[in-house]
Amino acid sequence: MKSNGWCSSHVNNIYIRLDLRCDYTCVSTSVTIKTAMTSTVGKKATGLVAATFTPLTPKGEINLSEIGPYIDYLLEQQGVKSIFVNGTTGEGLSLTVEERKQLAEEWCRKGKNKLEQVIVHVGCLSLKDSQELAHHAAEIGADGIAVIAPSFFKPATAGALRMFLQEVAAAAPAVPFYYYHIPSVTGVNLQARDVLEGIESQIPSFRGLKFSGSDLMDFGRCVSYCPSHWSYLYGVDEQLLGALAMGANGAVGSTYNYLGKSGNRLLSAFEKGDITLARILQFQVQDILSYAIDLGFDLAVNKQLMSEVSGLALGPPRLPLLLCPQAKARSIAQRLQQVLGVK
Ligand SMILES: CC(=O)N[C@H](C=O)[C@@H](O)[C@H](O)[C@H](O)CO
Ligand SMILES: CC(=O)C(=O)O
Repeated sequence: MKSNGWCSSHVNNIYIRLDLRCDYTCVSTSVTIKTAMTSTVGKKATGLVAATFTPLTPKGEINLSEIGPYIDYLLEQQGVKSIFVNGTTGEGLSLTVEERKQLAEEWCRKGKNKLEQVIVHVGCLSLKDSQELAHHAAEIGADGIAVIAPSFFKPATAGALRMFLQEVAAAAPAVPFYYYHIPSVTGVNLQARDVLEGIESQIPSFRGLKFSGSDLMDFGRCVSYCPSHWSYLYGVDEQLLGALAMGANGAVGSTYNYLGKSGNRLLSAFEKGDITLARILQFQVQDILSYAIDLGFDLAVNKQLMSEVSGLALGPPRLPLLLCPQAKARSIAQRLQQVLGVK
């Protein structure tokens, strides 16, 4: 059997070899365990998940009063039923632990009985802060928690990252846990597949992965390794179709805030096998984003674009991000409306 002792040791090569051999001999045992755990920790995350922006006041304080209307907008105007809060798009790493708690609480409170899933990102540079946020997410009834790799002192190996994730997950053992892979932002260029190796024996609440990388071979290797009760959520919105072909069962991203409807159409076209339509919808997203990229596209622009499209008052980003000129966001919003054929 896999044992925690081996997983947390530094002799990863030896561990992996033993692990593979053990998997052949213990198949029936591990199937039983997985089935039992599926029923105890949460429902599976699928479909479209919007990575929410964090509403701030014009002075840069968190603006909780905009959260209720934001959730209604996603549900009613975009058909998006699940959210991922305090992540990259939510500027989670630019917020204090206290602010993140207040935000998570308000998203959960206002989303209750309305949203299918509220997943709270609890990754921090400090393990202790992450544990505190994980524990808090459990207390407020979050449907899942996710953690990115720490990016200042970076984990040297996949095993080191797994140990970090394990310690965070242990602070909220009854909450479905997701690893959030986003190497372009963290600079932690480990293969996600290596991070997943034997992870369920270290993190019994492990339920899947949010993969925001463009390496579809790594993603495919994750999908082929993962048991079916995990979620494989893809996070590079402009190439979701490629990831669906590779086995993604959902998507988490910033653009689903304002392109939720077309994201949902893409998912159902793919499900029905209408690849021609799925491709048209994907190319529309690519057109809108490449137009934005040509003008200079970053999170600040993205946030302003959402305010422009939705009419919500999301406020400025927090420094070091700089407020985007309104004309730029307006021009992207117009392109979006043209491409989607919205009047
Ligand atoms: C780097 C980044 O923020 N990635 C997001 C999700 O992880 C995506 O949703 C992108 O914002 C989106 O694909 C647009 O490039
Ligand atoms: C895109 C995403 O999932 C995030 O902003 O964290």
